[in-house]
Amino acid sequence: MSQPEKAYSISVENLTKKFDDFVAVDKITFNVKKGEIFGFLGANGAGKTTAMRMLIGVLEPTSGKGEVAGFDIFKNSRKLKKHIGYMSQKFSLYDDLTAKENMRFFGGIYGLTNKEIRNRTKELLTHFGMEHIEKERVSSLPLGWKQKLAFCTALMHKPDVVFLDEPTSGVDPSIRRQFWEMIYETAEGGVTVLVTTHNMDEAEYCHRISMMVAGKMITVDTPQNLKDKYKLETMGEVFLHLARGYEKEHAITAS
Ligand SMILES: Nc1ncnc2c1ncn2[C@@H]1O[C@H](COP(=O)(O)OP(=O)(O)OP(=O)(O)O)[C@@H](O)[C@H]1O
Repeated sequence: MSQPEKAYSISVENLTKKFDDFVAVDKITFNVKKGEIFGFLGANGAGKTTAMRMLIGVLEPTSGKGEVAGFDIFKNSRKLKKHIGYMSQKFSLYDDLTAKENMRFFGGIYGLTNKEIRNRTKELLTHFGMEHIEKERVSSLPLGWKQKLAFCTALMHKPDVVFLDEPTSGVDPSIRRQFWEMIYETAEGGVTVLVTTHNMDEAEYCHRISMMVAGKMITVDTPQNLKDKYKLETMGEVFLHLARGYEKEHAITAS
């Protein structure tokens, strides 16, 4: 399915979500280029998942605009879903199916033919060095391998943009590194990646990151620029500096 080439893979303007009077996402504005790894950083409850759910077309925005892979997230959410992959925080692969059977299942959901499913499964498992788990039941796999497999299922239909919601939460550091290598290879192939995390080490791996505090996007930049700007060593320090600064300012404004 062809679509006009757009300047950005993700384009968001003043996107807002309210739950009754509570503003979970407050007028966020940002753009993400094709093949870019864009991180959503923020503490628990900052609004990352809510923002992501609007971008994948499953949660209706209260106001504002958003376009993903050339499709309006509200008006074209059905078409949009064919062009994106999504790995949720609690992705449920089928525990009693093997790795390959899970890929076949998700390939079917994305509307691939049997031949496409066979080829794509082989291609992804080989590319990411995962052939040996092909016949393993998911229930017998360690969490990190389940997450790597879940990432593969999200790539079955060759999406333009893939959304990963805390994909390495609870995963041990060596598998986490392997997972990030998968993310890099995917982005190098031209797929845009939006990843949420509250792990500050992972922020260093993103091309650009945004920081969310209380529903607001308080900054968007490269990790290096942010560290240089505030003369700090790590993204953890940058996050604390910005979050505390925002909270202080907010308290002063509110008093
Ligand atoms: N359906 C809903 N109804 C009411 N409030 C909601 C709903 N979904 C989310 N919220 C609230 O919106 C705020 C943002 O939640 P969200 O899950 O987007 O945060 P998050 O940054 O993804 O946090 P976490 O890292 O814990 O997943 C929270 O205060 C949450 O309780």
